[in-house]
Amino acid sequence: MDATLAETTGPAFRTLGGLRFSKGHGTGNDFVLVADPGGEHTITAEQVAGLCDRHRGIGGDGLIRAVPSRLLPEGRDLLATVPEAEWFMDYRNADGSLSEMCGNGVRVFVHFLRAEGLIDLPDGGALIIGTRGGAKTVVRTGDEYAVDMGPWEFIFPGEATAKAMDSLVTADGLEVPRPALSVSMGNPHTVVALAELSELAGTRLFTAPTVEPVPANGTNVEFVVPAEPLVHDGVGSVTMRVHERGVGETQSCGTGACAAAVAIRHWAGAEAPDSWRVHVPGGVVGVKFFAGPAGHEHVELSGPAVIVATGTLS
Ligand SMILES: N[C@H](CCC[C@H](N)C(=O)O)C(=O)O
Repeated sequence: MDATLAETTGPAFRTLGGLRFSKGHGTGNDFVLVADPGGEHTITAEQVAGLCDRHRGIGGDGLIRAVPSRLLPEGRDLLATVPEAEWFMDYRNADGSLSEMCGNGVRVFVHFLRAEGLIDLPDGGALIIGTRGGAKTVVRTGDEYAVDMGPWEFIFPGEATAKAMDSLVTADGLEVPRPALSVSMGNPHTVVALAELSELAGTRLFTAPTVEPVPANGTNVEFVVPAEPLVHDGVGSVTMRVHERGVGETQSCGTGACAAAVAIRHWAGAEAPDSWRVHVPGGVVGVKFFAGPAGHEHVELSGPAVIVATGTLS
């Protein structure tokens, strides 16, 4: 256990005594959630790491603080253009690092706001929330949520992308470096297509894969196997595992599922469908491409959200 974690489970951690929290997940991508309607909780990176630690803390792939957008700088900037984004998802990875976006997290965040009685979102209703990746519109259907994740883009545009590969990825269990495509969903992803499920099962993700060239602020790495046939009843299907930046291997990654669908659809060419099902170790999420405003293609992520428990830090 590294020194910072030792410090975190010491006095620094204790400053959060009495803090109410919830535990939730979206297809097994799990989060510690804290409601902070007064914007009064400063949770340091070390404390996030301590809370997300699965042995000495609560355990989670990340921490989500729900805070009014007006109470933090990034939120106030967003409100200037999207005044409807009243609540802000302050997302941190399990190591305490910031990430711009968290697709599974957005669904669990909205479900948490409902559970806390902080919003009223009727079935079929829509809510706009703030994130460091911009405002996101979320539509509720029962306990499932569809998130407009916004536009996607290639991280390394240009000739390499034209060839549909721009990076090489090496991972434990893969004999040779594999070509990959790096895609931004607000946060960075590098997608590797493997030939079959046995390769997926044989790839070990205890350590971060090596990516060359690596996006400026690191990257999440998705290993994807297209279904055979790729398309059934007009819906594309892939199976995925992911090593997340600042976390490690997770059961699911919403932005990663979107990036994987972008890459596979790019490789499949013009005939590829706009609807996809992405099978992750923690379940299945839906990904749909649609024409967003200003002619940009947007990606929609849909799936469940669960609040497992609520507790109080001692
Ligand atoms: N689990 C998240 C992604 C977190 C990405 C984070 N690991 C990063 O540093 O970008 C999701 O469902 O989209």
